[in-house]
Amino acid sequence: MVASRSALSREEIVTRLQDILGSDQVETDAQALREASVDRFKKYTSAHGIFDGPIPTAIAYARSTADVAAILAFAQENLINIVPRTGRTATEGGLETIVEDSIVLDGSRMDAILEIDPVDMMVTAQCGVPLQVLEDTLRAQGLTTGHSPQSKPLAQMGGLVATRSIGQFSTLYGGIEDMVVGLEAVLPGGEVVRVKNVPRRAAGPDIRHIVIGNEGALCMITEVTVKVFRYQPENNRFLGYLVDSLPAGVAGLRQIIVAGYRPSVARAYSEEDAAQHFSHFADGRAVVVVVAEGPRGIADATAAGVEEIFADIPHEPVDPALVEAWFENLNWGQDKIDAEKREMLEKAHLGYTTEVSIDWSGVEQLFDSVMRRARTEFPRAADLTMLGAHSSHSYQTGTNLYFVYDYDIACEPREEITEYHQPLNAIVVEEALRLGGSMVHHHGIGKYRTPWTHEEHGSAYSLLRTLKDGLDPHGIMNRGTIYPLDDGDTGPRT
Ligand SMILES: Cc1cc2nc3c(=O)[nH]c(=O)nc-3n(C[C@H](O)[C@H](O)[C@H](O)COP(=O)(O)OP(=O)(O)OC[C@H]3O[C@@H](n4cnc5c(N)ncnc54)[C@H](O)[C@@H]3O)c2cc1C
Repeated sequence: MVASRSALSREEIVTRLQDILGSDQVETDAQALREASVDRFKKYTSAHGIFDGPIPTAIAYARSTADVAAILAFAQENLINIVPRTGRTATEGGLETIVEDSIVLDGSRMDAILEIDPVDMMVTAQCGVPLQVLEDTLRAQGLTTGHSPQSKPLAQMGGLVATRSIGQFSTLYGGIEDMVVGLEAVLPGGEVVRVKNVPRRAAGPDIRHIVIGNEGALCMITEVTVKVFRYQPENNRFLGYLVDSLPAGVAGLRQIIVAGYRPSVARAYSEEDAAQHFSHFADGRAVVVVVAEGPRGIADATAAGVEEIFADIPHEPVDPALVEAWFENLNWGQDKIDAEKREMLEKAHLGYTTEVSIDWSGVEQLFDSVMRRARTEFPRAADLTMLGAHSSHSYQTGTNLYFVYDYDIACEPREEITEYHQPLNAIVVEEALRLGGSMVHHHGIGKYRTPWTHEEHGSAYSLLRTLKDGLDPHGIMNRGTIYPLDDGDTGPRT
């Protein structure tokens, strides 16, 4: 818990918020506030109704950029910690209100699609537009953003940009950082900044990237403009292979990428992970799945190139219809989150993930060393019911590894995080850093990977720190997120 630095009481903060927004935009219901104090990093304890951390003072629902500016000006003036949020699918503690008397600044009511431009191929949406709504609207017009994270039904545009999210079709369309054309954000004092929409420019450093991935620790994103592409699923080609191991599958992915092919999906699953995802056909083997899309000629040529590469890799082919069916059921909406909660409570069993990235040459060593350490050093290894990994996003120079671990919980619910999740997460992060990779591929640093922020960035950390000091000199934005709390993140540094 971090003490509030504000001279205002909780009651005074609520009253002032009601003055700014109107009472109907300020939530103070006790249960709503408890639930707003955590995110999915604490999904097990919260399912048990355990909310130990500081409970926020209020949830402030902004309806406009002007509302956001007014709240941030008020918060800065009174040194109140702000936790921005939109879709609430965060997994790394970014939404945790670890500072007493925080305000949760909710952008989900800013949910207008402002402009679809089918000539200049972009769409502008407010921060609270759910990606699913945006995609459904675009697809009805034959367009798509190309962004498809598994949380698409729930995640919203502000959070998706704030976390540097990435979707299932990333090998073709890239991560959100490749999609954002321009955006609007509000700085802590209330200043509104607009990064204009242009195809490219060389007007100094790319300032979009100061905002993309800031996790609410620098500013509140209010509007985003992203590229759109033609939506032509009728040309999609689905391919699948059973292979000998995850490294063998990743070697195949590498060949696809370095040969110059850009399927939208290129994934390889370890035997353990494949058994969970593809129980109806994996048969104890590692699995590779590929989707080629785009204009028919490109989709067909990509599929032919992938087939040619896999002709030289020992494999058994998978029926394309099975791969296609798997994709249709991949995304997570509220129904799956509710079902997961019921199962956690009934069975005292759950699963978490830690995603990192690594050069191609380090994949096998990273996979082996994490598997070995988790099985031999993790004190509760006997409770693991599944430990595996997949590669789901590939680049010219390397790929991500998404470690998945499921376990039976043989401790008090309150201790689950320290007994299971944190030690396993630490093994993955430590090994990725030791082998020269990144400790986080797409979920963000949140509040739980901050012990390694310095190591992640090395000598470049001073650049990151300068952004915090310059943009949030009073330290009101989502303290403890990205930047370690003991990093002088309590106000201006001298
Ligand atoms: C089942 C499931 C599947 C997932 N799959 C993927 C996946 O495939 N790819 C992927 O990248 N991620 C995935 N995630 C993680 C999560 O969905 C993403 O991080 C997503 O981008 C968060 O968006 P959100 O709108 O829910 O943001 P929130 O959860 O509301 O917030 C996330 C973070 O961004 C900050 N934030 C939110 N809104 C703003 C704003 N307007 N301005 C500034 N900061 C803001 C918050 O303070 C917090 O730190 C998954 C999560 C779940 C639960």
